[in-house]
Formats: sequence, structure tokens, C-alpha cells
Amino acid sequence: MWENQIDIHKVMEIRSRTTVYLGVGAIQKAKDIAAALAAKNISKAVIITGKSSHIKTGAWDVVKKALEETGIEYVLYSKITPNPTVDQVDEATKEALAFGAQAVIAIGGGSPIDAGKSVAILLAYPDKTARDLYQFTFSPEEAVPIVAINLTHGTGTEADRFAVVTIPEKEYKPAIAYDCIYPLYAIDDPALMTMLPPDQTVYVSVDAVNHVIEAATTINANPFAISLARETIQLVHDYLLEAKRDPQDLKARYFLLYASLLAGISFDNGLLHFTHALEHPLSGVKPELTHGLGLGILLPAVVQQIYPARAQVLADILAPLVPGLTGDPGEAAKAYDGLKKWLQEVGINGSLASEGFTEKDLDKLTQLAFETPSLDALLSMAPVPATKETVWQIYKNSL
Ligand SMILES: CCCCO
Repeated sequence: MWENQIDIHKVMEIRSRTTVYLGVGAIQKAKDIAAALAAKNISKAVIITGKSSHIKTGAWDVVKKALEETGIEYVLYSKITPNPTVDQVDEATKEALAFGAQAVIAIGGGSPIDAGKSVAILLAYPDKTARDLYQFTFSPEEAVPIVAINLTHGTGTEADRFAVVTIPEKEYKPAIAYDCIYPLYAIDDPALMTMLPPDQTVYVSVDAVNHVIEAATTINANPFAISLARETIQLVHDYLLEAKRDPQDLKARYFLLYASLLAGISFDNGLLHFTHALEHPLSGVKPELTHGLGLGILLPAVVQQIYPARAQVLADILAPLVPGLTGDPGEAAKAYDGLKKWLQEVGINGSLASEGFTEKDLDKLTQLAFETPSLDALLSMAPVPATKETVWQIYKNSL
């Protein structure tokens, strides 16, 4: 097994659009990153984070010290919630502008990092608001430099060009995609993830699994996206239950984190389709719903829907989770049952009904999937036509 020959304590540099430091202890690279920012004449930064995980994980102590030793001043915005809103982004931007921030350092899971990416754009366009950005009234070409210190192993946002923020009054959860928000540096340190509780451990890795199943089956899927999908799914299969059983297992955390990074790069190439386009209305309407749980609930019905059109790719990449698929387009029900079984094994037994949705909600959810800015673009990537009937039926099959 190749994983046994990797020294997980050796921090290695992975070069993609983002320079990612991966490994146990990678947080210590904060010093080098601060020095690199200072070399770019950056003397003030805004820290974007949630309520407490930046402190509990110990990440903030290291980053604070690195900034202080380098002489970079900072202002801290620590009010980002799960499913962050445009108002949080505007408030953080206002504080950062008043301070004169020239860079964003985001510490957290997808929510603080995506909010941080949005702030980084608005710092370059101070006359715009987060609603302008997420309602697509302008297309940014620049942002201030972003550093992403990642505290979960699911989103891949630390190394991609996407960000998601909620517009609460419309129940929209749109996604933006711009080259200017690839973080300049990212830290992927598995030791910062051992505090993730077992259920969140599963939800974030199920997010990564969804990223690659979608990326490998869009109408844009390329061989790179498909190869990364195969590796991601194998690693999640091999390490998720172990990390759930023993949250302190650094080897399991390392390979789940690596899988999540690969998945982010995979969907940066192949893009996404049904599962994300249908989940965003769920957590747009119910912000308390965890993204990865919503995705896990929808996944079997999505795969059932697309299997006949992408049978060979799906049989290949799903092999660790659903053994015995041959690539025959007639195996959609087998793929559905196999995925349900795997999700139950890792602890996702829910349905839309158990999350409080009923058949009466389906028209509204379907409407939101087509009306929310950007989700229509994801739907257009699906390997089968994304009609309103198809979308409604996927929701129905997930009730
Ligand atoms: C288009 C990006 C969505 C990530 O949840």
C-alpha cells in the first residue's frame, strides 16, 4: 500500500495555482507565509474566522505569533457562521477597509475561507457589496492576496477558485468562481483536524466524495478530474471509518485531507452538477442543515439518475464503495442501493423527510435550484438534461 511509504510528518509543498503546505505540523509554515507577505510589502491583514475553532485547534496562536514576529498588523473578524451570509461578508469588509487591510488570512473550514475569499474581492472593489458579488452585477478581475488555513477535510476551497455565501432574504446560496480568488498559500495540517467530531468528520468527507462523483461525470469531465476522483474515493473508503473511530488518528486524517484537496482540484477541472445544485437550496432554506449531510442524502438518487449516461466512469470510480458494478447502463438501481449501504455504514441514515422537508417543499426547492444565480450553470453541466421534472424527481427520491 503506497500510503505506508509516505512520511506524514514531513511537510511537503504541493504546487498548483495555490501553494499548499500539507503534513503534520504544516501550521508552522505560517512564519514563512508571513515573511512572503511582508516581502510583498503587505503590512496589514484581516483575519477571517469563526467563533472558536481557530483558538481551540491552536492555529491562531501560531498565526498570531508569526504575524507579530514579522511585523504584520492585523484586525480579527471572528463572527463567521456555518453557511455564512452576505451581511457577515459586508461587515468583515467594512472593518477590514477601515483598518487598511492589504491581505486576507482565513482560518477555518469552508465557511470562513469562502467568506474570506469574498472579502478579498471586496477589498479590491470597495464601492461594491457582497450582494453585488453574489447576484453577479459585476465580474471581479482582482482580489487582495488570500491565505487559507484549513481546519476541515471536505471542501477543497483552500486551493480552488470557488466561494459560496448565502443571501438569506432570498434563501439563495450561490457560488462564485473567479481566478483571482485562488488562495496564494494554503495550510493543510491534519493535526488541526483531530477535534472534528465523528459526525462532522463523516459530513466533510462525504462533501469530498460528492465533489469527485460530480466532477467525473459532468459534460466537461476530463481525464485529470476522473483520475483524481478514483484516488479520492479509494482514500475516503480506506480511512473514513478509522478517523471516525479514532479522531486522533493522524494518518487517517492526513489521507482524508489529501483526498479532499484532490477532490477540490478535481471539481476545479470537471465542475459540479446535480448534487451541489440541489443541496444549496436545502441549506439556503435551512441554514442549520450541514452541507455534507444534505449532499449525502441526495447522492444515491443523483447517481441513480445519471448512471445510464455515465455507467463506465461511475463503475470505475465507485468500485471501492460499491463493488461489483460492471459499467452496464442497466445497473442504476444497484448503484443506488450500494451507495445507500455505504452511507449507512459511515453513519448517514437520514432522508429529506428526517431533516424536516415534505413533498410540499419540493416545488419551492426545484424553483430555487433554477432561480439561484450560478446553480443553473451547475445544472447545465449535468450528463443528462436537467429539466424541472428531473430535479423534482431527485428530491422526491430523496424524501
Ligand atoms: C461551486 C462550489 C460549490 C461548493 O460547495
